[in-house]
Amino acid sequence: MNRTHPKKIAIFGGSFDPPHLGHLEVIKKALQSLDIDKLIVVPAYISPFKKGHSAPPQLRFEWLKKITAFDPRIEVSDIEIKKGGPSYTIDTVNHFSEIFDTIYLIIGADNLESLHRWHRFDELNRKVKWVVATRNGEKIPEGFIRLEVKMPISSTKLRRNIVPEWIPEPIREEVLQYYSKHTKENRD
Ligand SMILES: Nc1ncnc2c1ncn2[C@@H]1O[C@H](COP(=O)(O)OP(=O)(O)OP(=O)(O)O)[C@@H](O)[C@H]1O
Ligand SMILES: O=C(O)c1ccc[n+]([C@@H]2O[C@H](COP(=O)([O-])O)[C@@H](O)[C@H]2O)c1
Repeated sequence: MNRTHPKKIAIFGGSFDPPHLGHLEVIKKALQSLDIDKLIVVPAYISPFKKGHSAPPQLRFEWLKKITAFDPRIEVSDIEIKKGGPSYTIDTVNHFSEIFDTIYLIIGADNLESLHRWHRFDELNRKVKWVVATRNGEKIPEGFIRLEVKMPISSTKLRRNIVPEWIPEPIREEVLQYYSKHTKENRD
């Protein structure tokens, strides 16, 4: 790549089991307010502190592609799915930092309390600019870029009790069908 044109990206990782309107709002707000050339959405194979997932990785990847097709600045990466095992963000950041100069890392405010336990946190902390999306108006500590999002929606709530209006329209039917068939045996 041409190093005279520095590229800035944001990475937004998650389980996306399933993707919902809260995720889309984070993506839209990030594109509006961050100085970035590209936003890379990275579905985890397994998020390190979670026991597993309900929908298989490839399906979550396909759903994300469908709901992000509205903006060419968004890419969905299968890097963590291909690698398998626990999806450590430092590995993903190290991969993309070989290609891009500046990396913003987007997380939801609920992840703040466990951040210091993330794999190789000090290294990760040196390499990214943190961006924190509020979920319900939380205070965000200094040193983090705040994304104002007010959609208290979660995938856990959806898996327990599906609310069709919370599912992005392009995948609504598929998601409803999938979880109506599979959620009972995968309830967390
Ligand atoms: N409604 C929301 N508002 C702001 N950030 C969110 C929202 N939902 C999820 N996020 C953030 O997006 C990232 C990916 O979320 P994830 O796929 O884990 O969804 P989730 O709804 O938090 O799922 P679960 O309930 O299974 O933990 C995480 O950093 C999470 O904090
Ligand atoms: O690297 C870690 O140790 C680590 C620990 C917990 C979560 N993460 C990442 O944080 C993102 C959101 O995770 P989750 O559990 O809220 O879906 C997802 O990309 C995970 O891989 C990463």
